[in-house]
Amino acid sequence: MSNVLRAPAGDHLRYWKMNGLGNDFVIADTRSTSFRVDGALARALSDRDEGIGCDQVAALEPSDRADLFMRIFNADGSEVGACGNVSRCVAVLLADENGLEHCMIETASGVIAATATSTDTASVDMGAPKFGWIDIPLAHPVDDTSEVFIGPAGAGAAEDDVFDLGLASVVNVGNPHCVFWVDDAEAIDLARIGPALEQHPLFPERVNVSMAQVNGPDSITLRVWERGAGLTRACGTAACAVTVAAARTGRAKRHLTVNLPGGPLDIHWRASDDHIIMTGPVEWEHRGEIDISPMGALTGFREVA
Ligand SMILES: N[C@H](CCC[C@H](N)C(=O)O)C(=O)O
Repeated sequence: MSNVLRAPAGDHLRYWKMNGLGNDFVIADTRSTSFRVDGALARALSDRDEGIGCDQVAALEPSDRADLFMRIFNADGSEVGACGNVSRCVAVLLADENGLEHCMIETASGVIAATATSTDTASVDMGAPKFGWIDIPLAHPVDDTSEVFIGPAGAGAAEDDVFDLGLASVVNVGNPHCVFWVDDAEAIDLARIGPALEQHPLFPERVNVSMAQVNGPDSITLRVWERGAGLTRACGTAACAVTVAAARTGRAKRHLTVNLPGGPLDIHWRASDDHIIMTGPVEWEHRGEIDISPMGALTGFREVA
């Protein structure tokens, strides 16, 4: 996608830097311009040395189906369909902007409803999970996606550890997730085996990888290697995926607290409509401006008061 003819009129965009439990975001506002963020710009913005630095970039665009369209990019520039933590940030941002606590956010995976319950907390209805192998997606048919053997990845030494992890549960909650059930989530060297699992040939669109330690019927400790972003302090969609997978396999109840390195999320897989409701905090970090070249490249950025 070329931005050559669509550079913003003022050659800069406003942005907000926010996070959900330390999973941090640059939220770029392109609603009033014809400019569109692309993967290359998202990568540049995400770079913690040369750019603003973040796990994901969310570009706000106009929508004719919802209050806005939120285009989500991972730090590696890959565009994805869901991001729970940034959805809470955008809900609070919209409430601050228009005074309305409820909003609808369109994403590539569909329209989600969100409620800003205060200036720094929000609840998001992430919709219903999908379990079919085609919906995950997986590279070949699998009958029971709640217990999947993740075979050799051909990725060398790191894959040997995978076999000790046993069977995984896979689910799509707007993006693909693979959940391993472990006794001690912090004991797994996820930085070492995460890349091999993320790129495993069973997942044609790659996958987000979770190590889940069930503490009891309503508490899980979680560590996540995110597709396109690596280790993060929190992952809202992984918390949703783990809750669904634990309830589906009888390991925990449908409403529980998921404890991530950045803090806890309240996740409820509602029995009445199968929707997943995620509730948690939002942190404002700063506001700023991004300078864009006529070719759509990042040429500068600054915080503004
Ligand atoms: N941190 C995000 C997940 C981003 C998902 C992305 N890593 C993907 O490729 O699906 C969250 O809070 O849900």
